[in-house]
Amino acid sequence: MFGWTTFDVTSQLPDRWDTDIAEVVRKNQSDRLLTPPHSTSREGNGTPALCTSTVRGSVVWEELPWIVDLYRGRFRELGERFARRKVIAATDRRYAVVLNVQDPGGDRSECHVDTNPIACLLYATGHMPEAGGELAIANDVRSRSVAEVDHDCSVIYPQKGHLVFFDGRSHPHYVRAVTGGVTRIVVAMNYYTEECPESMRPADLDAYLYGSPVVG
Ligand SMILES: O=C(O)CCC(=O)C(=O)O
Ligand SMILES: [Fe+2]
Repeated sequence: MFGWTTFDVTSQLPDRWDTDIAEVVRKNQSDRLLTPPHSTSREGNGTPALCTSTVRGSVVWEELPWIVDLYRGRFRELGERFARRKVIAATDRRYAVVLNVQDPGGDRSECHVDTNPIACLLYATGHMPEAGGELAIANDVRSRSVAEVDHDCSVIYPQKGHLVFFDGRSHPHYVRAVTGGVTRIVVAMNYYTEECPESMRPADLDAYLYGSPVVG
């Protein structure tokens, strides 16, 4: 069975944190086609390319310094409460903190496993159960496709201001397409531990996720 931990960190965030993030998305959103497979993909056979949208880590670092401060400080400490061990912020700005964006009517995200031991998500938008944008995570680690994940999964409904921690290395997961009218924005933060350090990140993962040409 999959499990996760949530903290409501609304009171820890600066005034206008959500509009600040939305403005950075508006100015810096970059779309590209993700073409499975990769060693981290759990897409079954014959999945077409998926349109994905992000704000790159280097932009987050420049434009949203308060998120970087929380990532290295208060959120990392909450991660230590979750993991009950030392939690280490990544040093590489390409993937330490990125914004994942899903517009209404767009694609679902890729079904995948993580390589970092601690995923930390700050939801910048909230989505009701009937509005899509849920994070579906397989309870069965043998799941190899969206259909298999959907067959037996835990579902996290994004709630604005909630910080979610989990270990996504074994349980395949994906974000469903957004069907309601609100663009889904999440601050995705990667942490490491002494047992699973940043140096273990697959060398080809960033080229796969962020590397090839922008579309649209
Ligand atoms: O946006 C989400 O809820 C999940 C994101 C995710 O799985 C990831 O960034 O690896
Ligand atoms: Fe993930």
